[in-house]
Amino acid sequence: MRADRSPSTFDCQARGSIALWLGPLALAGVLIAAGMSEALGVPIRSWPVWVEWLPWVVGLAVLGMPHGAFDHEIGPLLRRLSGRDRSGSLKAHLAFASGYLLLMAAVLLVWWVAPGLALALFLIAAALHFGQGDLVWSRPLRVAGGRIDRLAFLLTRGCVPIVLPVLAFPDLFGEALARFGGQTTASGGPPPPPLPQGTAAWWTAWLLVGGASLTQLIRGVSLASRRADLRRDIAAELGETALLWASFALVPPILAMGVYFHVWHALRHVERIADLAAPGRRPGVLATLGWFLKRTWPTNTAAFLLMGGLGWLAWDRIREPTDLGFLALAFLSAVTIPHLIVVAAMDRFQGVWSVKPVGSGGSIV
Ligand SMILES: CC1=C(/C=C/C(C)=C/C=C/C(C)=C/C=O)C(C)(C)CCC1
Ligand SMILES: [Fe+2]
Repeated sequence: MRADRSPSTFDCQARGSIALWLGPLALAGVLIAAGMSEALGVPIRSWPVWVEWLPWVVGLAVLGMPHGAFDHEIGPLLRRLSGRDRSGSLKAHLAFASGYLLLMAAVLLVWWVAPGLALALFLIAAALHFGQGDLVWSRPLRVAGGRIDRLAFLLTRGCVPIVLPVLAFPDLFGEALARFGGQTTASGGPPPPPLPQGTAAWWTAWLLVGGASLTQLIRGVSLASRRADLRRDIAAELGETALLWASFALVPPILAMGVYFHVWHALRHVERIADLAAPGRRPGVLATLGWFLKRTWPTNTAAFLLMGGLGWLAWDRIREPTDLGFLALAFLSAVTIPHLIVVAAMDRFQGVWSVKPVGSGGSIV
């Protein structure tokens, strides 16, 4: 795919990079494996639970956690790119770290006292964050999209991986809630799903995910009919959205999310940072990842130590190995809030939301 070399600061030039294709390829692979398994008479819902957690076990230390472990360097990087002092003072670093840790502590406190509220907040934050992670890569939106196009794109790319599994696999999220809350399901029967079928909240969720997707589809097709030069990119983006729909409606969410979060979301973020820190550099996915891991290993290690501390605090709530997985998710939710804010600062710097005036190839909505 062609890179756009416009002087815009919204300038992720690596649209053609293989890193952007690995996520869709991995999800397509899981979808094909799931289809074959069903065809052979082995329902995917009967797959052993370790298969579902495997991408988390393999990916968390080398992709999932490190992608956020660069957050403290984003400020200095953006300052350097805008020609200001690069390093930032020790005071600024300490203020950043305290703010980050305080936000994390606040989220964990909410998990402790009100798991239902914490799960809702986590899912909303994750949806916004997944959406923003994809939005920056959209060349059609950069050159010709209005604010509504961007919003529809962000909501679609965010809500499909989050809202769709809550609707398609309600029992799992009831169970997740029970695990986060540390209750046993045996004592009070099966836990209720967070969004019971047919309620107003359930319909609103469908409306959100369906409405956003339809808007992306209709506006994408209409833009493609006007702009032949964007047709290929728009088709690729709609294809990606369709793949997300299929994956998150059909594949068990822990597995689908494990593959998506690491190979799609985190890898794109690593690529975005590599692009910003060293534009024009194309050393390949593994070399980029190696560079990134070398830069982030101290904060990555610190994050795992903190997570270990959380496990120690919550030890009496851990009953089986998968509870550790849910604990890791609670920890992830705590880092998601400050991480979302850091990425919003990157979005602002790169002009992700700034719409080109009509006449320069853009449209204002
Ligand atoms: C709660 C929950 C899930 C959601 C996980 C999410 C939403 C992770 C998001 C991580 C982010 C946004 C990290 C920061 O970049 C699963 C695994 C689907 C199923 C079990 C319960
Ligand atoms: Fe992220």
